[in-house]
Amino acid sequence: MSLEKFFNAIDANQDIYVQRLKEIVAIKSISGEPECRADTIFMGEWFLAELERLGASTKRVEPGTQEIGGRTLPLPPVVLATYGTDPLKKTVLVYGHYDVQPALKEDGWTTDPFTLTEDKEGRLIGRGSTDDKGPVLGWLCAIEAHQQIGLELPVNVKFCFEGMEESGSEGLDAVIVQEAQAYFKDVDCVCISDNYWLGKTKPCLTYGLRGVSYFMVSVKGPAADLHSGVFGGTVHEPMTDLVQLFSKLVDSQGRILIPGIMDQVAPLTDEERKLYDGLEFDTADLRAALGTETEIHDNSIDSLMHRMRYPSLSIHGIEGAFYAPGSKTVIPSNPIGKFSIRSVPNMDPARVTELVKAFLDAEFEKLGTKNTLEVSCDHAGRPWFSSPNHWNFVAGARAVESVYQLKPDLTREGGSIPVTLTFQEALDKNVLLLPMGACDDGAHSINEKVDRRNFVEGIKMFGSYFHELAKVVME
Ligand SMILES: NCC(=O)N[C@@H](Cc1c[nH]cn1)C(=O)O
Ligand SMILES: [Zn+2]
Ligand SMILES: [Zn+2]
Repeated sequence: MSLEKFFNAIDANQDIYVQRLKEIVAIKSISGEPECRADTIFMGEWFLAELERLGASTKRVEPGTQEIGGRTLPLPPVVLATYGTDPLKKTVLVYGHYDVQPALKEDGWTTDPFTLTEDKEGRLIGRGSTDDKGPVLGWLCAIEAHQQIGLELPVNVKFCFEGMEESGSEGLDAVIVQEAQAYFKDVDCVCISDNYWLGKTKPCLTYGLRGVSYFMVSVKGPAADLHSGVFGGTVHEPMTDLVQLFSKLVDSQGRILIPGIMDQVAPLTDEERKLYDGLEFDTADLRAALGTETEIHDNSIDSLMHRMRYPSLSIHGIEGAFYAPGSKTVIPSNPIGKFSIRSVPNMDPARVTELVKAFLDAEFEKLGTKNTLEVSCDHAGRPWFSSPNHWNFVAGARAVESVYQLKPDLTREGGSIPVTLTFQEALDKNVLLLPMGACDDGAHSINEKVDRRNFVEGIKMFGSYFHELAKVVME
């Protein structure tokens, strides 16, 4: 059966979809900012209403509360929805997240981050455009287009959308485990669109993710921030201690310096090494995404391996430190440094935390400071790995081919979607990552965008995936 009519409907409606994306990008659903919690909850309610408008039966799950910045806040709702319950059809679970990373115009955005703006190259620029509001909305547009042309959806779809993914998916694991034999009982396979192609033109299917362990390093000194003219030279400065510690974590070639971390990494086999030769990626793709020529490795295979199969350590920021323009002469009393380690098979988060704490405690001891140190792991998610030979991947590959006339690359992703492993383990079903966006989309960065082409063709790909799933033999 040709999907031509379906594809045409999407082409014809694309401006409406873009307008809808504009509407939801404007909702500041930043899960990490307490003052945006009401907006984040509203974003969940928007999706509940949209799913109901499409005829899905919905369930709003309250995953509990969160302690943040000395406040207790309600967690945003987990949006569950069922579209179709035909026992003769397969059931696919689609997961996505409606929360976004923080964004400020002053960070260097060329346009307001919460006003979706299309430039002359067809880039739809705005926070969440590619991560993950565009893809989440895309699934719903694919269903709406079926309804408009009177084409029956050949599978049942269950949705699970969360509003805390960018903050460690707090509360979600418990919901999945609790609903595994209830709401999720009939699920045959899972699909997530929340990552990116390797390059700008060739789609991919993804079968691995790195895990992430996020650390807070608090150094406490004087009771309050001090004047550096009055107290400089007389007091142990917490910021100085913190900077010393941070200098010991990783070197400028990206090598993690914490003893024991690299020992856990699964060895590279010849078979795995060969897989990288088949991937369409070159340093130009990396440079395009970086916007500069500041890559560490001098060949694309090493760059790929360091994204996909080796751990990395990134320093993110310092809370409680002076960062504004100008030259304030303060001694911060309690800076909290933040860094994360992306983990890979066979790293274990508990062991990573143990090694990090022991190392930082020992290094702090060496500083001879009277300040105090507290290291905590804010959240940790394990790496995920799946079988790309599963029928779910076969359907994904056929969907890509039907839209792009290209065989997708099979990739592992450097980012983390901790819930992927929870779905795989709690439901015992295959999970496919089917990205909509390209390598240069700039998720988490300034000027995040999704190309109009990727958005529109991505909606077609999602619809086509439903049809390929219906056809593929479950083995
Ligand atoms: N698109 C997936 C994504 O961006 N995931 C985040 C998850 C995360 C974990 N801690 C904070 N965010 C990622 O950074 O990989
Ligand atoms: Zn995401
Ligand atoms: Zn993200």
